[in-house]
Amino acid sequence: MKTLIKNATIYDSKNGLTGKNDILIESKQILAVKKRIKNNNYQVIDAAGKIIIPALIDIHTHLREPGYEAKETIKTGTEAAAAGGFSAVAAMPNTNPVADKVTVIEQLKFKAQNSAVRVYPIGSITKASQGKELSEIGSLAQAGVKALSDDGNPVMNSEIMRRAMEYASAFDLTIIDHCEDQNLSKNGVMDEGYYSTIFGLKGIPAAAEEIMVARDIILAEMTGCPLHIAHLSTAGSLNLVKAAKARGVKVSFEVTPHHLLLTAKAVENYDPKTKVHPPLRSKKDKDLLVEALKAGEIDVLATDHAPHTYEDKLGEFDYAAFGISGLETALGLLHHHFIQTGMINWDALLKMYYYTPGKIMGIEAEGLKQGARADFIVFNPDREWIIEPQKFKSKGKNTPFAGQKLIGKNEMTFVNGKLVYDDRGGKNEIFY
Ligand SMILES: NC(=O)N[C@@H](CC(=O)O)C(=O)O
Ligand SMILES: [Zn+2]
Ligand SMILES: [Zn+2]
Repeated sequence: MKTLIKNATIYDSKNGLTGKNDILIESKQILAVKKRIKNNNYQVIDAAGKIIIPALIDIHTHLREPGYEAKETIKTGTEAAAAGGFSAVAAMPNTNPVADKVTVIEQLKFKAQNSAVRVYPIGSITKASQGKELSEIGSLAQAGVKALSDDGNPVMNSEIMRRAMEYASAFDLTIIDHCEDQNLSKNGVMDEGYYSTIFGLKGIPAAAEEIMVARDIILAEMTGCPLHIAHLSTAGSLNLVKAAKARGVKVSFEVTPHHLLLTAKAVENYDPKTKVHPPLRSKKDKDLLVEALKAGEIDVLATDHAPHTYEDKLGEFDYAAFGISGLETALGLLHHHFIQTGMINWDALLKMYYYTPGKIMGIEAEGLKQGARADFIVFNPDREWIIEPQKFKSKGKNTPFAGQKLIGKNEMTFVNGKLVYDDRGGKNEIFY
């Protein structure tokens, strides 16, 4: 059965696409994308007024399975990803057990086979992500991990990080580091600065991140290992990465939507939904990240989707879990605040949220061209909607953006040529 999607505005300048185009798909493939495709008894979807782009790739997602299925499962997490406009996610290894050995990776791959979106495993750098002993990096590479990370934890011991980088580069794997000096961040629950003083909460200084960014850059330079900085959140980190890039160090970084949109001031009601690692930073940090976004200097956008149960996020700020559920709000927020306002265009978004993520993880990202896998979304740029966490596919309803009204929503996600998410007319349905 061939499906023809007509009259959409398609953005994918890498494949020479801007403006009105039709797209014809059959089974898993794009058969054609061009100005006008004649209807030859195809199933037709009229997408006039809508935008089609390749479905996004989120390289920083916590799926929580195995071990924390009350927070999220592979099923609910990938359904959330489909709803959010993603065709693929990379799953962080801080599960229980940690993804530090082949059996855990094999189980994830097996369970994710029939998910709404593709799942790429990330293996841990050290056993149980404890930072003490290296994981079996060679076996993990063979099992198909796309990168290594102890996310949730830093690798505090520089010697271990050095060896990890040496092994990782031998297997062509990128090290993704959660940069946090735990001696400096100890007991901290929000950004250290004016607001932590006013609110009487223990702060995490920017230096806790920046010291580790600097150390990792030095080790990446020494070992030649590709380094990716997870959830970069401070102006100082940004400057360190820019300087390192300028001298040829293989370093990339990601920024989350929440660090581009919120500051430490958001903690004012002591709502644990604003509690996240790294913490929401100062206005100066946020503004400089937005400047970098506009200047095309951000390598990757990623959610750091960190779902938690209601109870985990309940109670006193000091004791609540760190994390924000981001898969179902990322694209809507980015469109509303940055695309719709003209700060960035769709092609810039695709670079940060599709092409570069694909390159860093070594996964296919060919875009919308004849013969490519049919992974794309149909986005309605005019639709107004309100972020209602109770409607999330994710089990994690923990978002500081609840109640926000946005313009522009993903309405259809195609993965492997299959419609896996349909929200036309507010259906909010998953198929697979
Ligand atoms: N970002 C968070 O606040 N939490 C993440 C861990 C992490 O990304 O460091 C989690 O796993 O809950
Ligand atoms: Zn982290
Ligand atoms: Zn994370």
